[in-house]
Amino acid sequence: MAAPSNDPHDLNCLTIAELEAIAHTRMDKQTRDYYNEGADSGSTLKENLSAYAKYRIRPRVLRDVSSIDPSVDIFGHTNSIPIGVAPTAMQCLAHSDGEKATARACRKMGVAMGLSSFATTTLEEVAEESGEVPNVLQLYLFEEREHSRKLISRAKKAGFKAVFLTVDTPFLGRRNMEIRNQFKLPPHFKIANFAEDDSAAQEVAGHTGGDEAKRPSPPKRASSTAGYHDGKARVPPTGPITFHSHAANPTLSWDRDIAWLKKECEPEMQVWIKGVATGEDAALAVQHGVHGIVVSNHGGRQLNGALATLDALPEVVEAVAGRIPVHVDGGVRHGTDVFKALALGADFVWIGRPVLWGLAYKGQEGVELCLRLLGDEVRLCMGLAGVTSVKDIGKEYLVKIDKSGFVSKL
Ligand SMILES: Cc1cc2nc3c(=O)[nH]c(=O)nc-3n(C[C@H](O)[C@H](O)[C@H](O)COP(=O)(O)O)c2cc1C
Ligand SMILES: CCCCC(=O)C(=O)O
Repeated sequence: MAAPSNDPHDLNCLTIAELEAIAHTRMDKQTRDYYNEGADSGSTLKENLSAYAKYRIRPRVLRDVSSIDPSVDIFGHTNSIPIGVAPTAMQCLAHSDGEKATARACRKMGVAMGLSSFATTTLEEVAEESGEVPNVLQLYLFEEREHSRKLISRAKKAGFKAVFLTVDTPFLGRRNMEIRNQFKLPPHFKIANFAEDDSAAQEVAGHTGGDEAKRPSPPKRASSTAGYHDGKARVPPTGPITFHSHAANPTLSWDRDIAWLKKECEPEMQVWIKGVATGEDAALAVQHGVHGIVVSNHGGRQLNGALATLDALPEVVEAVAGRIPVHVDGGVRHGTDVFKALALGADFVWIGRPVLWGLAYKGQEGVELCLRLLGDEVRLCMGLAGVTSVKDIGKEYLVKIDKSGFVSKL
């Protein structure tokens, strides 16, 4: 394996912070606000990032780090780095090649990709671009079960390795900029995986042709604030599938839904849950036979005031006690962040917004750049900390530092 290198890939963009700044200039306001914002005041979004600064690395020396291997096995595949691309909706807003560009970049870089249920590219097209690199389908389990059943069966056929059931979205978090901008998917894009169901639903609803934005009279709960909790009696969604109308599902429950999902998915696909943030739920997840957990607060887009994911990670790792893999996402912007998450017991890390910024900057090439920057940083961090293999990264490499500067061992 190669030694770390400081050769730049793109002199305009040497860090994820620079990628964010460049991307900022390439996106229209609606897209930028939708991608970047967190729920309410955005404090959980900020804390997802700042939590990493509470830890410092304890580097070891004189260990012959001339050969470093940052790869990990995931879904029977050797992932080149301990990082995957988290599912994020509607990537065609960032670049016209959207999810296809992300899939091509993941293939080139040997990195697993999560595909959102609300992608603007079909899962079959993404699978085609991905080759041998594993794909995961992020699932919003709809109240109209039939849509989800169809999606699961298509994902199986297309060779997806797992579904990640998102469980932090019984209602949509309140995203004020999105509400103020009256966010709408422009009519030339489609929520591709449901395009067929959508036209069927439109016929049922008495509409013909056109996209969400063109419809003369939107069906019930399809407005840009549907899905937010308004305290009124709940009406299950009907009509065309938009994320405002369908993503939130407050009826999900451990006993009924996890069993149903396992029956639909196994043995071809694993069932993971994404959005666990406590030891109690992690223990329940193991009890209900899921294959893995992603510690996530949806990038701070759901419950504002929730714990930063890095702060929630230790209790989840403790509750799971090695029985199933534990992954984490949220606020990862540096190779050292990845190292810290792994040291606290995560098996793997997923990144959301940085990939969208890469897409907005240069499509496939921009996503490759994003993954290269983080991959190089992970390799360098491992070398400088005296570790040559991901499995050797443990909590002995970290200390926690409090506000007054007091340092404590973990
Ligand atoms: C624009 C955007 C769209 C997202 N769409 C989805 C989605 O469709 N399903 C889902 O489970 N998570 C979604 N997420 C959450 C990500 O999967 C991930 O949890 C989060 O982005 C990680 O935080 P980070 O952006 O700080 O890396 C989305 C996040 C963003 C920023
Ligand atoms: C919950 C709505 C679907 C997209 C999404 O997950 C997000 O914007 O965070």
